[in-house]
Amino acid sequence: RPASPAPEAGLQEALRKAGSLQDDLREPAATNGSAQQQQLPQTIIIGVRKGGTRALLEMLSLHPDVAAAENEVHFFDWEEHYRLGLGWYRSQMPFSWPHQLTVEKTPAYFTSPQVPARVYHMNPAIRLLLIVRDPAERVLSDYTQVFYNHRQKHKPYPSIKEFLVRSDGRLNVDYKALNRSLYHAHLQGWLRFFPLRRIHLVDGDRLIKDPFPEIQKVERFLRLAPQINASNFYFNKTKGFYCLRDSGRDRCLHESKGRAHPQVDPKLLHKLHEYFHEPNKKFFELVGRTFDWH
Ligand SMILES: Nc1ncnc2c1ncn2[C@@H]1O[C@H](COP(=O)(O)OS(=O)(=O)O)[C@@H](OP(=O)(O)O)[C@H]1O
Repeated sequence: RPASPAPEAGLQEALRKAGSLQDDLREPAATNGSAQQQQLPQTIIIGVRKGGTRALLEMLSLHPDVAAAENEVHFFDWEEHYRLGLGWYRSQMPFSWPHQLTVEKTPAYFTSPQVPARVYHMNPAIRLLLIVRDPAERVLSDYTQVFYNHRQKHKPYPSIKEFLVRSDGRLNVDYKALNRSLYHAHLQGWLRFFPLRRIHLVDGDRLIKDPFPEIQKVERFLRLAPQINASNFYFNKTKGFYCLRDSGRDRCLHESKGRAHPQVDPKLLHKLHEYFHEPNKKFFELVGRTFDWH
């Protein structure tokens, strides 16, 4: 259930903790001698990991009034960054014009319990973007990501089956990737601080199949003038995904985006879909809409 904008008394402790490191660190924006300056983000893509957060950020950057941080900043979830305060956070942002919206994406925010209070403390009126994807598919994508990370370092990595199946044949619900797909559980932490109207859900599966309508909705949510066009997207058959066309320049996302997932035995996949059935229902209730998931 959406919380009211002012958190109840029980949350004061979380907020106090979030605030204690920040209070003295609100500095005026740094200037570089021109009218451009670094601004704290007015919107953040909080997750989900492997949901399509990079695609969303890149697509949103097509808008002339959007300035996006290139890298994941990990400000609110990494203590060594959070300790450095909002001045440091701002210094990680791109230079932008005052009318532009600054956005960053760090998908780990969504599943880090300490993050909602910290974001609220920075700006209770912030607009949040959450891109979700079929939870079972997200698990396969998550596995694939870590598999490739190991492969790059020439390290062995177990098969997905070894992660998903326990020795007694049952689904291994302790596999971390499963937990990250329990969207309702993580969202509840955010709804303690932010009403649902401040969190825009992007359908990651639709963003893959037909990005333009999803991006139009984001433009509306952020109250941006409609500037992104259907002609900014074209389907690239070789990549198998939509790529971007910006001022005559074509570009696709990095090769690490849109990798083939491992083949999973249909019975195991069915178990996975069953496992997510109830959590998905809870998520749909929480957000007041459904998604076309297994
Ligand atoms: N246009 C386009 N091109 C390429 N890839 C696209 C696109 N739109 C969405 N996606 C999907 O984005 C998935 C990666 O999600 P993230 O960027 O959130 O991953 S990460 O958490 O930042 O590592 C990535 O997951 P995988 O398919 O598993 O690689 C893609 O399915």
